[in-house]
Amino acid sequence: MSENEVAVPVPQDVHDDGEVLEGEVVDRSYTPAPKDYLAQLSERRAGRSPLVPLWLKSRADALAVLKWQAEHSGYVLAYHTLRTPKYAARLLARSPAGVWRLLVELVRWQFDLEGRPVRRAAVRRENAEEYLKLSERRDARVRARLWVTLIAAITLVIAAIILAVAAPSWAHWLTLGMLITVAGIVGTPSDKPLLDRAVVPARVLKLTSDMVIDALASLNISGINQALSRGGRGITFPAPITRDGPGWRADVELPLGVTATDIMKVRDKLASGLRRPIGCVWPEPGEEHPGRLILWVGDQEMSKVKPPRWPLAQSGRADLFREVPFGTDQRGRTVPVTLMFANMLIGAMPGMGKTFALRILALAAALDPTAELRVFELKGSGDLSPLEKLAHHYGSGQDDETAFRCLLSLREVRTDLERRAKVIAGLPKDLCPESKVTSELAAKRSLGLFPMVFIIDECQKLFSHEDYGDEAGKLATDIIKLGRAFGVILLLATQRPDKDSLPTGVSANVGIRFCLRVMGQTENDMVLGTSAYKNGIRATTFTKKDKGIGYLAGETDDPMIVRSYGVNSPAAERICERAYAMREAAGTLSGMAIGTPMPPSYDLLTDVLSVIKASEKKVWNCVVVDRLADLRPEVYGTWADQDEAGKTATLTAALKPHGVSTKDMHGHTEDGRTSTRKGVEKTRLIEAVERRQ
Ligand SMILES: Nc1ncnc2c1ncn2[C@@H]1O[C@H](COP(=O)(O)OP(=O)(O)OP(=O)(O)O)[C@@H](O)[C@H]1O
Repeated sequence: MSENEVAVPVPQDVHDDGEVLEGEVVDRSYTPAPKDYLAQLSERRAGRSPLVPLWLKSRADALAVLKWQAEHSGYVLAYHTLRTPKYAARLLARSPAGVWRLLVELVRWQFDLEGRPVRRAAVRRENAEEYLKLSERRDARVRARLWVTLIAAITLVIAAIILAVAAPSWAHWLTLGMLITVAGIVGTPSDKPLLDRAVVPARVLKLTSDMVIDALASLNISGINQALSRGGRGITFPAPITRDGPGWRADVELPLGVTATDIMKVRDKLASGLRRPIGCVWPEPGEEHPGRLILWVGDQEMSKVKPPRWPLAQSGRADLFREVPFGTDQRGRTVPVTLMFANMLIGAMPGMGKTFALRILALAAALDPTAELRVFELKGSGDLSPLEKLAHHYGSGQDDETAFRCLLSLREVRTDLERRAKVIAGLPKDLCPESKVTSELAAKRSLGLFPMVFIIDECQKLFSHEDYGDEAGKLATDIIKLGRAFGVILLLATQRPDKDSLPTGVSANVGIRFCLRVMGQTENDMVLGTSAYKNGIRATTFTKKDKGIGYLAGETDDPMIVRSYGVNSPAAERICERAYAMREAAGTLSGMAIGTPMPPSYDLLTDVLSVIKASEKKVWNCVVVDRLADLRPEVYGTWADQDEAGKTATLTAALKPHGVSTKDMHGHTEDGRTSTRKGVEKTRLIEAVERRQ
């Protein structure tokens, strides 16, 4: 062997059945890496079966299982009861064959016909001694059996006479029925069972291992084909197929080299192989290794199951530092999300349930009275209007003004992030050990670290806006990257998840993703993250009927299928009234909710530039203010009411935060006199606008 060649370990003998005894060395050439014994023990704990079956852990699941069992047993009983006459006729028809079989068996036993081939073989071998010995034994046996038969026959005859003479007629019929039943059962051919299969309706059709294997075989995956071919290892089930919520759960050990992802990619083919609607078939990866598949097959399509009510719909409050109920999984179990320290992106084709999903999160945020809400719905449909009464900022519309207001609010939040960072940096370590907001810190209103939830529905309208898109994208990226630790949560929903409508800084950094039905791989990966499609997480497999159903990624280790809770507008109104009352009591209503207008929807720099004529390079402040008052009297009217010094000072102060300074400049008054007054240069204004962008 050359120096570069690596020795391939040669496996030693393994028992044929693959079983290895505890401590048995099966491969001597393998030197195990030193490993922590405690870690090994803890790994082995993962393989333990749960003490209490999964379905018994939740009251709802246990009830569902018991209900199903009762319904199923009742169904099977009714099915067979209805067919009793058919079964009786079948027994009668098969009883002659049964009697014949019994007689044949009796004769074989009586005359020891089983031993005949052995005696014949002794004759063929001409072994007289052996033949004699066998014949003597056979004669003795036949004689003894003859006696048994005789005694049994006499007993039966006496019993029959007594029955015929002394017993009532119902006993005659009962005996006849029993004899026909026994003869009928004996006369039943093995390929034609007496009882029909209780053809249970499709929605509760039992899942069997044969069905699963047939379905897997139909996928045309080479590893599975090899395993199922003659001499292959086959497909095994590490646990029996069980009832799990309103469906069946099969744990499948896939053949070597085949992964659960390979199966998830072809969910539609698997559903075809199982002969179930695609909305019933949900393959998922198991925890043990990539080749462990958990196949859950529901009784009903997920979209047809009656959705449960949102747990917070009637009562209760939310705490954004804890889980809030977001939706249900295929088994009908609640799936929560924790919004604090996360941001969320919801993407889907139009009409698949983005707004519904976003509304649930918005309502949860509303029910946490400490949280400040900024809600912008850029479709203009008013889907989030119930939140208007309690939101700090609210906007609804497709117009530029709403988009601009949203941008202004984002700017405000971005600025507030810096303040929050300073507050946190200034706190003693024992109060803020991890340099991030805690629920205790958030509760201290004076610190201003309360949760802030910024919601933008149809965010593509802002991010692809000709004038505000770039800046909004940068602000959103900053907020997503920096805001997490400081209690700022961004919730975005879009129907166009592509790179022009969703800044990559946003799609790459968002923590929780919910992807309802999308058209293709690009949109899928844009919402769920790179390689999601390749890994079998394909929201493209949802159908038109799957409204509200999507992949939720980032909340748990593996993406899961979730149907968001559905709350309609009237219910949302009632919830928001409750939330308003809570906020009123807590004294946490702010902004527009208490009548403070939103930041002005105009932009000072743009306005000043628009009033400077093309021929002008610099203009005095007092002239600019008069022109501004003409442009927007409702905004700048009060500025113009001042004397010249007041006008100059007001504009200087207003331009300062934008980085534009004013300076003394020569000019002519209206009556032609020369004078020196404070003014603004056009180039400085243009520079400031460019800087901002
Ligand atoms: N979780 C859900 N449960 C039940 N039905 C739902 C659910 N989510 C959505 N739907 C149904 O789908 C319809 C469309 O939902 P929604 O308005 O949220 O879609 P959208 O994706 O926001 O649409 P668009 O892109 O046009 O704004 C709703 O009117 C509702 O009937």
